[in-house]
Amino acid sequence: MGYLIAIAMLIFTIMTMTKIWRVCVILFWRPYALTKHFRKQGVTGPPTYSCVHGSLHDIKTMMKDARKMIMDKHSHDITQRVLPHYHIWSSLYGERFLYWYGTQPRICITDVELAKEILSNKFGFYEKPKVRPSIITLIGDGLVLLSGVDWVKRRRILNPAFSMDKLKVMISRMAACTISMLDEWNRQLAIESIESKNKSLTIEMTEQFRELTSDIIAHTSFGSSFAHGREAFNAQTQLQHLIVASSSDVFIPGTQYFPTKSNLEIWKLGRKMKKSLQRIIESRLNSQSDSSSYGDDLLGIMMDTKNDGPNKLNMNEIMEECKTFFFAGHETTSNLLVWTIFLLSLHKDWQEKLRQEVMEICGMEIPDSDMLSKLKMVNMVLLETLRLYCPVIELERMSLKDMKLGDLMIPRGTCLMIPVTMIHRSKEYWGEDSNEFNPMRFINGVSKAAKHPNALLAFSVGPRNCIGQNFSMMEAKTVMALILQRFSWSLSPDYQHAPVNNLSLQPQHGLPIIIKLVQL
Ligand code: HEM
Repeated sequence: MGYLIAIAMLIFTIMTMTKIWRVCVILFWRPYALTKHFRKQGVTGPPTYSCVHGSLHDIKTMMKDARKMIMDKHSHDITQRVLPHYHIWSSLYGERFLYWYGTQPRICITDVELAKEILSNKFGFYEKPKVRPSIITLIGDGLVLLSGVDWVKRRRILNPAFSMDKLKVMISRMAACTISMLDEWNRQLAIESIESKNKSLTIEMTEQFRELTSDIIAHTSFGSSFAHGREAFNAQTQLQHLIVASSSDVFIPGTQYFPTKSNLEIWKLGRKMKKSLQRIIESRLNSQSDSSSYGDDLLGIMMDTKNDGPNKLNMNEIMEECKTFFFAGHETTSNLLVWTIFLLSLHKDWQEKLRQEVMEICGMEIPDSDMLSKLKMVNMVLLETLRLYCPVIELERMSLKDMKLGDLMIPRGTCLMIPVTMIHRSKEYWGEDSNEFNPMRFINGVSKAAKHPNALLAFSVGPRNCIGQNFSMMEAKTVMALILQRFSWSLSPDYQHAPVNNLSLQPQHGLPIIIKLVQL
């Protein structure tokens, strides 16, 4: 008996010592060894590594200071505000530098060819890093977060849902949602003109577009069940606010199970989201007659795959994808619209050019897919907006094994950070006017706009590029065409230029815009 106890004690001691050793490696040895490894290759970085936090204290301080800054509204050089640590560290240590996000080593990569190599790796040697459990509750365990064969299988199932044929059908839904928003603008404008003889109206665009794009994704995802969809998405939006607030705090694995105030709130919202989505899917299952399909909205298309043998998505997988699509698809497009309106309020000549184009091609009709494809200048302005105010400010991958990247040896477990905001204004790729609004650079298409064909990384490149890019461009063109037909606008004097990254790039103090009816 005593013998057995001794063995158990020995095993316990060895296991504890191993754990302690691993913690010591992560906290002390790895930072020391990797810093040395990269220094030998000419890559340095901020020297203030603190145990557990890494460079997080510095990042937090820089972010806090940057958030207080109000920029000149004509300046599009926003890196110093949205990625202040990259801005400062790249000027001190060069464009490639090493920093520590807690215990995670991160290398900043601004070379587009290397970025392409990382993002296009066919063997999956650069994966998306694991995220905190709260992020999974928020985004859903769907296409954005899956990896390996699970991702391959899911992407294959979902690609057809985003084919042009399927998307074309959605334009009328997108237009109906937009017209309902514009009717409300018209109504308010009429009240304003009666009450104060004012022919203009100030509108806070950030809220308007957030509601519009969530309305559009609810309609295109859930068709007639959109109201329940909205319920789920409201819970998701609340969850997002909670998570953004704690995003630069250190996360200690295991703490997600503690019944803290914030965890209780996260669990509650997570349950709410799940229940609403479950109700929608069940009612769709019950309403299907034997022969028909589940419908031509995103939910219907995903549910139809259930009939296709190996392409089966179960209820839970469909639910997680619904969360993913809403999260990935609504705020990004909303912010694309916000920044397009902003840029066109500064560049009235372009606003007028686009209006003329829309009137020539669509008149006052609701645009269809043919008309949308002819809106060349609208497209160029949207691309220039995606360049200057890209909703996704950086991309991230982790090396799963020791890799050679250009002239760099990257040890396993290193995170590679691709600061899209910086690359999009690099003079090397975009020329001397890289910080200017110049949609003409896209006249010959995206691949010819810069010195490197992949310098525009708004939708990323490679196999994990944005599955919703055609959806969002179609949506943005539809919304912009309908607005341009009816309204002209200018920037309110109350606007404060303060782009901020809250999981996607948005104006920190909103976007107040003065609208007027277009005089035809
Ligand atoms: C202006 C609008 C949008 C922008 C700028 C944008 C940007 C991006 C980027 C940069 C990625 C790659 C992320 C990475 O590799 O780490 C991505 C992936 C993704 N996007 Fe979008 N997106 C937009 C709209 C949409 C829409 C409308 C949807 C869905 C309706 C959507 C769904 C997704 C999904 C599911 C992924 C993951 C794809 C995969 O990993 O296979 N996005 N998006």
